[in-house]
Amino acid sequence: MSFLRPLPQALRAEAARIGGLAARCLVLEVETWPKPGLVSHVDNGSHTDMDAGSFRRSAAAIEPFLARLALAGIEGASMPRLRAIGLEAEGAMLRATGGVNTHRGAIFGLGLLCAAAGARLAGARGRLGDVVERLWGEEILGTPSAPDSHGGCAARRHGAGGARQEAAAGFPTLYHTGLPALRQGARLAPGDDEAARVQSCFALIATLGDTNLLHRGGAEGLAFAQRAARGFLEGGGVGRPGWRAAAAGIGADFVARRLSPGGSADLLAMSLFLRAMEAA
Ligand SMILES: CC(C)(COP(=O)(O)OP(=O)(O)OC[C@H]1O[C@@H](n2cnc3c(N)ncnc32)[C@H](O[C@H]2O[C@H](COP(=O)(O)OP(=O)(O)OP(=O)(O)O)[C@@H](O)[C@H]2O)[C@@H]1O)[C@@H](O)C(=O)NCCC(=O)NCCS
Ligand SMILES: Nc1ncnc2[nH]cnc12
Repeated sequence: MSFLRPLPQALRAEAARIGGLAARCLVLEVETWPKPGLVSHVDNGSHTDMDAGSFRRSAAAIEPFLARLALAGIEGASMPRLRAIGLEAEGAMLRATGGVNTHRGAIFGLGLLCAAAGARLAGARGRLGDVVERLWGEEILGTPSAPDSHGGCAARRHGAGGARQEAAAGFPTLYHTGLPALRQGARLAPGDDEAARVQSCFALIATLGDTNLLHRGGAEGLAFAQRAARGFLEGGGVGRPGWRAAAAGIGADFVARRLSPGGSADLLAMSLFLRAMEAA
């Protein structure tokens, strides 16, 4: 156990590297434009209480906790310990943003992927999503959502599985949608990584049962957002001339409806983390 036999310095350094990488993925997510309804370095989408600075401060505040989650994974931690670190991270996020929820979903999903990366250093086998599913999937599903959580309400009203179901199933949307779309975007717009991130963001919006869209727009809002994102992709995505203006136009439609696909933004950051961590 860790308190009897301290972890070698090399493993501690690796956990810090994983936390740093995860925090950089959060910053890259906010530095992606156009992302309909979402905050970026260019505009605040459908939000009035946060901007890119809130997201940068939040990412810096939670980086040490993402590293601690990787360490906990190395040490074979169970879900209650991961959850305690995750809740501490939420506290640090709220202090850094003056009480605004920027990254709760990302702390949960990316935090679990960091813990899985740690577990893999200690010998766990397979893709990071499979490690999450195998080691913690059952306990993730067994944890009830807070009665006042937006996700809990969306689940009760619309039957959406939300962040918990995505994680417990090994993040299928990352492996089937977010990561392949990053690669497709790189083929469509060679040398333009922001374009690849936009392609991935639209693919995620088109696919995910995003509880933020359900919370703000109901089933109609989710259907509208998915249809708009699919239209962009079917029109050629970031491979089509004038794609930035087209994507920004869809953003204006989201803002007019106050829609914000926050879950898809989290999954974009997680797709970037997997692109860096998983073999091709
Ligand atoms: C398990 C928790 C994540 C509990 O979450 P909750 O019960 O609320 O459930 P979900 O809505 O399912 O998920 C929470 C957040 O996850 C993102 N998300 C949404 N849909 C999905 C999806 N289909 N798959 C994956 N992830 C998804 C999303 O996060 C982003 O949105 C947040 C802003 O949300 P909110 O404040 O509600 O939205 P606004 O519209 O801005 O509000 P108003 O202005 O209108 O008031 C932001 O955080 C983004 O990250 C969902 O919100 C979890 O909270 C929990 O149990 N935590 C404890 C810690 C823990 O266990 N950690 C484990 C180890 S790290
Ligand atoms: N860029 C972003 N804008 C709004 N909500 C988010 N949740 C996570 N990233 C976000």
